[in-house]
Amino acid sequence: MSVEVYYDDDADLGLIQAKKVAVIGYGSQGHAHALSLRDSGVDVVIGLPEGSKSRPKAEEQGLRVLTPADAAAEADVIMILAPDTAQRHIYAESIAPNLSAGKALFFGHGFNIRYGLIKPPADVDVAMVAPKGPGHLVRRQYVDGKGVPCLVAVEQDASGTALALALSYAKGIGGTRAGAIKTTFTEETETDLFGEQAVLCGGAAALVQTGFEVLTEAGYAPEVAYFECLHELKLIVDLMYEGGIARMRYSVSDTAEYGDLSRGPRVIDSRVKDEMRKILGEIQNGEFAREWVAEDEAGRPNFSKWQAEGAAHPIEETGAKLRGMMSWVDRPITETA
Ligand SMILES: NC(=O)C1=CN([C@@H]2O[C@H](COP(=O)(O)OP(=O)(O)OC[C@H]3O[C@@H](n4cnc5c(N)ncnc54)[C@H](OP(=O)(O)O)[C@@H]3O)[C@@H](O)[C@H]2O)C=CC1
Ligand SMILES: CC[C@](O)(C(C)=O)C(=O)O
Ligand SMILES: [Mg+2]
Ligand SMILES: [Mg+2]
Repeated sequence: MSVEVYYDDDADLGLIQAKKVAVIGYGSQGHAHALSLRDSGVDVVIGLPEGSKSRPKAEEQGLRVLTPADAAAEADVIMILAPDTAQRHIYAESIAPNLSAGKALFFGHGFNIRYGLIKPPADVDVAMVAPKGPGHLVRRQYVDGKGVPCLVAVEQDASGTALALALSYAKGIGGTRAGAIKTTFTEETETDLFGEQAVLCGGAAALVQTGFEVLTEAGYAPEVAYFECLHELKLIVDLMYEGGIARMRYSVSDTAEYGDLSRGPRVIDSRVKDEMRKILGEIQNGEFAREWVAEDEAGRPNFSKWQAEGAAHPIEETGAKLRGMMSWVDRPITETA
């Protein structure tokens, strides 16, 4: 099945420049969208509760900050970039009362629409601009004249121009420099959750930690294990990013390539693939979403415990010491948030 990919020439920046945009939340994605839209000539207002610790960061950048309700009331386009578990409460309390006909409700991820946690009225546009990368790098790439690819989707097209508006917004944050793929809220939500759980965050972190444990438990120096299993992973993935797995295999030794081809499938074997399928099933049938919402409502007991265990893993102490000797590695992820 072929997809439609849109680039800068396919998007009219004038559409979003003609609107007032409220960005609700000023975290990883919020600061990136707000600052890049502002730099693209868009009228942006930030929505944050009184007392939010993000308020000074946004104000330092010269952005106007209102409460979420006041920002939503002023805006034509309301982009919700607060945590997924907070969005339905923000929507009910601050956005729904200010969502009049003709406005547009935008998302950076489809979780709340896909799982029916937010149900907007039929007379507004509902669309998504979801960057395929961490917000701090969305901003860094925009500033560097590059861009992070985006997924765009339209759930409701009350105006008849929702896709054009979403593409215009994507252009304002640099997304159409790299390519914006048209998809659905369902495809974005399910693939994004799968990617972060099985490959990008969950899979990669567990692979690195387990490799480090195997080497150190066998008596090798933690510093050697850190460089081998974590630091060098970035350099290897850089080659994949630049030229695919083929370029990585071209650059490594033939000894490494033979080990990759003969041993890799033993590490990521059919049991791992079956587990990945199970994880995808839990995303598709809503089990993961129900679990995460319940965990959040219970005060995140497991999340906090696992976060603390991760922070206490010996790889973190070894890494902090070694990164301290490489001044170019531990740079602030952006200058502003
Ligand atoms: N992180 C990423 O790179 C990516 C995220 N996304 C999606 O983007 C959305 C935002 O995620 P992310 O940027 O990680 O979020 P963050 O956790 O970084 O957002 C935190 C921001 O939301 C604010 N906030 C918290 N509660 C409220 C509230 N009740 N009302 C208004 N603002 C509030 C916080 O304020 P305070 O400082 O006061 O706590 C802070 O400014 C999610 O839908 C996520 O799935 C999509 C692609 C990648
Ligand atoms: C990979 C994690 C992510 O989906 C992202 C940065 O794209 C997220 O939700 O943060
Ligand atoms: Mg993602
Ligand atoms: Mg995600």
